[in-house]
Amino acid sequence: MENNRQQVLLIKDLRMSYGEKTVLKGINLEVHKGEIIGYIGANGAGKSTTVKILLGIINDFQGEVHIFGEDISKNGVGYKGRIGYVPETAEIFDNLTAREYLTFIGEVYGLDQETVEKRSLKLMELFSISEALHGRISSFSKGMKQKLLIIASLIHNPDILFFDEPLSGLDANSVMIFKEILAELARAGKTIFYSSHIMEVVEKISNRIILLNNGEIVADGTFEELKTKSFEGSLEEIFNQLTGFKKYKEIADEFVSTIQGV
Ligand SMILES: Nc1ncnc2c1ncn2[C@@H]1O[C@H](COP(=O)(O)OP(=O)(O)OP(=O)(O)O)[C@@H](O)[C@H]1O
Repeated sequence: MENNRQQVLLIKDLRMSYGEKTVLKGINLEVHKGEIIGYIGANGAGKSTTVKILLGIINDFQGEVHIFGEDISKNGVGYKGRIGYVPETAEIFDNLTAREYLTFIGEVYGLDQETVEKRSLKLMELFSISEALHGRISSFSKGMKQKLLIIASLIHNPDILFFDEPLSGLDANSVMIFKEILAELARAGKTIFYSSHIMEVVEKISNRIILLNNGEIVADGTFEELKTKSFEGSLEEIFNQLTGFKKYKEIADEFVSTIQGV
């Protein structure tokens, strides 16, 4: 695909510290149109921090970040309208109804009322939650909230998407729909940054996997490339190997012994 080499995101020597604690130690990355990036790493590796920097939520970082050619530290707004985001924890307005929430999001992205109404209803129908359009979000199940977050992230047809554990709470049928949506979006030239701990899914959906360890990128390539380099079978095993983790059995044994008072 000729689109594939068009640069969407460029990160140069990105560093971030919270007080004394250095979380990102010089990230360099170039991402292209149509790529589905599986962005993985152990708890606390710095994945959410990276995404928050890209979204402009954190701005006291060092280094350079360009999205669609715009330097994000210049505080332009052009690129922001082309971003969609499903956060790790849903900070959505529980007191609003789904319709009110999607209308609000639509307004933020400059969509007209009629388009928002039409898309909201249609997308909720497709995710089998249209009966909840006028229901308060506080009354939604976990999966319903997640579906609403996914709809809100896509309603303005963004060009780059950041998904943080997007399958959280979705039933098996909805997971199948969502994975297919991802593939179709990538075929349509959208770029997807997919952060998750579910290795089987990352392995299947990503066409490029980036592994962050101790604030540095320690692997970057297709699943096949990573497999060749590390001589491991599954992405889970590659992850264990590259993050230097071998002790799961001992830890589990000790965990159980501790609760049993042994
Ligand atoms: N606002 C903050 N103030 C201080 N430290 C923070 C803050 N946010 C994150 N950290 C620390 O930065 C490190 C990286 O956190 P981050 O949330 O980026 O990790 P992550 O890779 O997304 O982890 P997880 O997989 O658990 O979501 C952690 O050690 C965390 O404690």
